[in-house]
Amino acid sequence: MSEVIHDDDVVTLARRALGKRDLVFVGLMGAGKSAIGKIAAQALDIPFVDSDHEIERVSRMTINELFAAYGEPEFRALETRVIERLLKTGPRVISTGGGAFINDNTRRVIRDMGALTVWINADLETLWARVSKRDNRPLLKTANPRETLANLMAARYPIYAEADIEVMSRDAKKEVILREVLEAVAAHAVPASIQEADHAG
Ligand SMILES: Nc1ncnc2c1ncn2[C@@H]1O[C@H](COP(=O)(O)OP(=O)(O)OP(=O)(O)O)[C@@H](O)[C@H]1O
Ligand SMILES: O=C(O)C1=C[C@@H](O)[C@@H](O)[C@H](O)C1
Ligand SMILES: [Mg+2]
Repeated sequence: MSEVIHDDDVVTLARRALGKRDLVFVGLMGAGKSAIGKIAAQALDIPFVDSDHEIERVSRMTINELFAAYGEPEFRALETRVIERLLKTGPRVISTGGGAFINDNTRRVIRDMGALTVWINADLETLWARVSKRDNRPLLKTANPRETLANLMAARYPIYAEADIEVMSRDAKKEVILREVLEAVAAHAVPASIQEADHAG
């Protein structure tokens, strides 16, 4: 999209293109799904929710505690249910946990509900610089977490790449990444068939 478009115009175009769809951020830990999702929701003026936070709220446990008490498969099942409920009660901007879109059931739910998906991509240096500051990611509690992150990139990037939109996170202001997201959303208008069905209903 042209650089001469004014910020307000990008927001208007993105809102119009999104229609009543949810905007769902996917990507690896530390990519910036929560950070960018939150400011995208503010810009679009629709509610924001982070699925990790919602899971912690309903379970009254931290992600670390859930993994330790019930294991990853139970966490994934809960994650699917929580995301499905959020999608049924939207529209919203939803920032998902790093593994959500990788899970076949969750990915199917996100697709079937017609959400527009954004992969926040990032290289290993960027991710590592961000995630190494905190120890709230159970999958990185390994002997060599940097290598684990690299392995997750190799396994998951082909699946994140199925998202409708890809934006590269990097050492740039969040507002710069946001603008790229909004421009990409503006270019992904709701298919006419869905718009018509919406008006008919
Ligand atoms: N463009 C950016 N520039 C600088 N810092 C950023 C940028 N995007 C995100 N961050 C910072 O990087 C850290 C990780 O971002 P965030 O929590 O949004 O990642 P996430 O993708 O939601 O990760 P997780 O899957 O673990 O929830 C945060 O401290 C956030 O403020
Ligand atoms: O990448 C992952 O599989 C995860 C990412 C986090 O957002 C949390 O959902 C949890 O730590 C698992
Ligand atoms: Mg997050």
